[in-house]
Amino acid sequence: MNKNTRIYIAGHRGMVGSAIWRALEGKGYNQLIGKTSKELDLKNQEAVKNFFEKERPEVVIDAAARVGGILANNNYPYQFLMENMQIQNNLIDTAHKQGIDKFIFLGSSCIYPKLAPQPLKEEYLLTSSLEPTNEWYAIAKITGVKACEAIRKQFEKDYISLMPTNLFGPFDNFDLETSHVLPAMIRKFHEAKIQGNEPVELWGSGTPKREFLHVEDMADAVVFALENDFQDNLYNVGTGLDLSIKELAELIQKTVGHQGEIIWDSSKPDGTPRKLMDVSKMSNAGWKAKIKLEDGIKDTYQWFLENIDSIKQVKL
Ligand SMILES: NC(=O)c1ccc[n+]([C@@H]2O[C@H](COP(=O)([O-])OP(=O)(O)OC[C@H]3O[C@@H](n4cnc5c(N)ncnc54)[C@H](OP(=O)(O)O)[C@@H]3O)[C@@H](O)[C@H]2O)c1
Ligand SMILES: C[C@@H]1O[C@H](OP(=O)(O)OP(=O)(O)OC[C@H]2O[C@@H](n3cnc4c(=O)[nH]c(N)nc43)[C@H](O)[C@@H]2O)[C@@H](O)[C@H](O)[C@@H]1O
Repeated sequence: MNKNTRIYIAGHRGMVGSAIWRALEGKGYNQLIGKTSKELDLKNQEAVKNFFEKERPEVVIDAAARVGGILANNNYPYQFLMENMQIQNNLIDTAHKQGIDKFIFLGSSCIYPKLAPQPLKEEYLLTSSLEPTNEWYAIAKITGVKACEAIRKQFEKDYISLMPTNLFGPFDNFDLETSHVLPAMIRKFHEAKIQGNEPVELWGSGTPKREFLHVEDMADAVVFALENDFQDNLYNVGTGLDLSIKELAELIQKTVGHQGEIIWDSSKPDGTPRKLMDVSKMSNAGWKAKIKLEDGIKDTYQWFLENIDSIKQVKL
């Protein structure tokens, strides 16, 4: 891809979008375009159309979405369904109508059925029921995958969907109500440590298993997808390794240096029991994750300590 290509990164200030921006800048791409949600509300179809006509992007990377952990997904089903469909519909349809040939859509591993065989292969999509806590978000993401697939099938454009596993890293959301588990644990263990090793309350039973990918690996996968033509429409992005939430808690507790008790709040949902990605399709295409979970957690805790006064806390 030419370094002067006009690349629009929707959601360029988010955890993933900002990592993609840094990765592309680092590789010498010099025509990157980004707008905050205040400058351009992607739910507004007319505003999106005007923006595309003015800025004339040649490639679109969609990292803008209403994002949150299990509780936010469960408590705000309408926002997770409707805002995500509005944002992605406006981006995908406008890009297509403006003649843009390359579009990268980011979904999530929760698009796969709750009790699908493990590891999750791309072909398991729509084979049975979804996990109820996040089916709203999952359905929105599935419509995005299908919109890109339809454009590829009907118009032969390189519109692809990458399905990341659970992501973490710098610029994550550390709000204890709306965040994902990994940043929540970093904050909870850190705050409990400085309050004299108070007990830490975590959600659910600790038995569900999850896979975690560092956001810089995710950004690297997006750059790879940008620089290569893909033959198919849907690719999982992950490490292919998972661990239980209890094991994750022990790892983060050790990294942070907390020495107190862990209490499991069984009134909070567990979510899907397991969602390990089969990453062989992406690996056969030539891409693999590089950052080890332990190293990524150390790096993220260090980032948290350095940015403690300005950490993002998304309210809903
Ligand atoms: N985090 C994960 O674990 C994870 C896992 C799998 C997939 N993903 C996918 O990765 C993508 C990025 O997620 P993330 O973790 O980076 O989320 P994030 O940090 O919350 O960033 C999302 C970005 O979307 C933008 N946005 C939201 N609503 C908007 C609107 N109406 N108009 C314009 N911009 C809007 C926000 O822009 P402003 O900052 O300007 O408001 C925000 O920066 C999403 O598609 C998500 O589904 C994330
Ligand atoms: C990647 C995203 O993952 C989300 O699912 P999901 O992995 O369960 O989302 P998380 O919120 O990361 O939770 C993962 C697991 O960690 C447990 N957990 C334990 N303590 C905590 C805590 O303090 N905070 C949080 N947040 N969890 C906690 C939680 O019950 C669940 O079993 C989906 O809802 C989204 O749609 C999306 O797909």
